[in-house]
Amino acid sequence: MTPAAHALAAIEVLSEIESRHRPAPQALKDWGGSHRFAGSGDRARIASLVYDALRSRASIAWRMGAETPRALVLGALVFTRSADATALAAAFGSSPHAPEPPSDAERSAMTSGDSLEGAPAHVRGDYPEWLDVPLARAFGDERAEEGEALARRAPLDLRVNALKGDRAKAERSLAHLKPIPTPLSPWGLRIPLSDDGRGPPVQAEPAYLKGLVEVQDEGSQIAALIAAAAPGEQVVDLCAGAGGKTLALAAGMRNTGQIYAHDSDVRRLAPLNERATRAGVRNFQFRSPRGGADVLSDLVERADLVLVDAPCTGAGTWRRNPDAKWRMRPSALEQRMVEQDAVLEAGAPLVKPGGRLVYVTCSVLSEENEDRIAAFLSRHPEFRSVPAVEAAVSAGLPAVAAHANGAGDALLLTPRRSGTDGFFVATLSRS
Ligand SMILES: C[S@@+](CC[C@H](N)C(=O)[O-])C[C@H]1O[C@@H](n2cnc3c(N)ncnc32)[C@H](O)[C@@H]1O
Repeated sequence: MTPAAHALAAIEVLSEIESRHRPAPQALKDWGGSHRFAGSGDRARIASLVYDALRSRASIAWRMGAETPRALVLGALVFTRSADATALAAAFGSSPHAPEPPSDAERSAMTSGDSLEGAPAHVRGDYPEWLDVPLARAFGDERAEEGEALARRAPLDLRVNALKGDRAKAERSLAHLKPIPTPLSPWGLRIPLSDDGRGPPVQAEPAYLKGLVEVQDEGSQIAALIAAAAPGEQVVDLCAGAGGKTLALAAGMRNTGQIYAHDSDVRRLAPLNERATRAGVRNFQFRSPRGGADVLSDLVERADLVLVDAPCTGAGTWRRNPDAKWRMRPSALEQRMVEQDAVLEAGAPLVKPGGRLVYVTCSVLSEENEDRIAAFLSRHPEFRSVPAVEAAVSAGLPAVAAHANGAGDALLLTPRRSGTDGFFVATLSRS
């Protein structure tokens, strides 16, 4: 397929997303299913263009003066990929498998400079207008810049698994992918993306297949490192999901002690077994839900560490899921807040005196972060906040201390501040 044919396909996929309210991954999958001639490289290029358009939807619409799928794709090519408008016009007119050539109005929008002057913060920051108030709470006058950084492409980060080797060994194994050590996580490697934003298929690499590396954003690695699970400890991973952080915790524990991997949704836990086998993790056991039974009752006041990687809106991961940012509704935020209070309540009794509870979200919204911790502490005087600097230094990550939130009682990572996905990490210790 030609680049123009990729653009036409991206327009079709975006139309499907808009008109039938299909989630982007589903719409892309459907398109691939009904266009079998497109190979995996073509499908990846189309997906990358669709995601570029979605990331910058509001600012592209402002510049193009239209929010149609076609305007979004033209704008993504010109404004985020620096395509030349004249060359595009020539390529687009040349084949039946290409979009119509740009109209005069489109050409003038594409070449009239990149001015977002006068645009409101939610347009400059590419987020839904209703989130302007929550984001102003989190970032004040810097919300547009934070939004802009959340609208860029995410890097491809790997975590080197200490149970299988060190960073130098992984760098040697992946040398052909030109990995670069990540600045904050001592276990992170960043793999450069192609010009159109695609990463190499790392899952086919021997280093991945042998469990030496896992795909994990540097922010997620830091959240696990701050939890600082030590060898021999009893650790409850209360919202373990597919186990991204479980595996990182196990690496820090050198396969000693015990991790109890729990999640209210048993289907989410399913991939963990295979991932743990590949990573050589042996010190974990599942605590899968069994009807209404309390599967954690034997762990009350026994855990050195309870990690609460809470369900959240994912507002820190918009770089990877730009579709989710436009779909997010106020009711979803309210629902997540209720769930966050519930998981904190479920985790608290498991912490032994002197133990710690680490609360993590991949959101940047204070409603899901500082507010939940403040509400929890008001209900639980037996817990106190550990200052972020103290938590970072004692986890051996002094550079991370620079990313404390305003009050200094938690870490707030963002693409703009730390070059990672957005993460909030609060450490609470029990008296
Ligand atoms: C952010 S995800 C976890 C990601 C995972 N820890 C990782 O690092 O890959 C949040 C998880 O919380 C789970 N969850 C939601 N409510 C819960 C509850 N009341 N108890 C336990 N898990 C819950 C969800 O099923 C989801 O898998």
